[in-house]
Amino acid sequence: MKNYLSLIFIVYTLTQITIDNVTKRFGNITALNNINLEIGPGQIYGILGPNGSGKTTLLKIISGILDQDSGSVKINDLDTRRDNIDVKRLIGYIPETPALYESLTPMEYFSFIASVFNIDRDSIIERVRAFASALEIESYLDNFIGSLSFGTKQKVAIISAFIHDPEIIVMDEGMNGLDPRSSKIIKDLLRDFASRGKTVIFSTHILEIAEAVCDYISILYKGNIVASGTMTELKKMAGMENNNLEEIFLKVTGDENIGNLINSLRESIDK
Ligand SMILES: Nc1ncnc2c1ncn2[C@@H]1O[C@H](COP(=O)(O)OP(=O)(O)OP(=O)(O)O)[C@@H](O)[C@H]1O
Repeated sequence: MKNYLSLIFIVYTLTQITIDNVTKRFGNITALNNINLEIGPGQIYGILGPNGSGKTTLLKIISGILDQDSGSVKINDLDTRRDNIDVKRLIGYIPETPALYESLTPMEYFSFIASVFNIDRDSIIERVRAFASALEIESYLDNFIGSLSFGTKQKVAIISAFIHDPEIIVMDEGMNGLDPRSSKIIKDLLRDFASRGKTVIFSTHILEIAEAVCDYISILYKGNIVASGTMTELKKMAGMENNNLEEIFLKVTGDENIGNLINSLRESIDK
């Protein structure tokens, strides 16, 4: 598989992402509150947080899919609001729930994505075949997307994000629904991508994946960043040098006493 992956990424430039005082509100809900982050080239950056903490909102703003109310997101000298089209060329976005055209085949869908980016269909064939082979979906390339399993659709969404050879992959819960082998392949793929100076930003609820894959992690809680750094820095910050990410996560998001919560739930069910 390494050989396939080596074929995939050839040219790279270095990208620095600067998120400066970003705030986003939906009505009276503050989804993001003055977020500041620096994400450097070659990093795999994990955004963690409980449900509703603002992960998707942040990833969409970084990708230029959603506008912030205030603050800015810069990718090198590009501003995600001002230079939206150029930003979209740099980014491959994998949404939490893939929205794919069910009546197209994966191959037709990849050709469609290529045409959106003005790329000749023939030039993507080799890349698509390499990814499809690595993710073991070659035999589904000419089936209707509507007939595919959730995991296979997820793999189609992942491949489509790489079609235009982006500099940054933004993946929102992209490992959901993948079997252990596919998830290992995606982890290797992301590591390989980052080792070429490109950047990966992803959110996940699977803390083992974050701990195994991420160089840096930020934990969001109710729209605020409550902890940020490498695994070693997070452990130090939380005063939990011998603990794993799950324990640190529960501490900084205030859910440390989950055992008590479960006991009181159990008691109320038993009544
Ligand atoms: N389009 C929207 N309209 C109104 N409220 C929204 C909208 N999108 C997000 N929100 C709210 O903003 C907050 C952050 O949502 P977001 O989807 O970013 O969280 P998340 O961390 O990705 O959650 P999850 O882990 O459940 O996917 C939530 O309170 C959510 O209800």
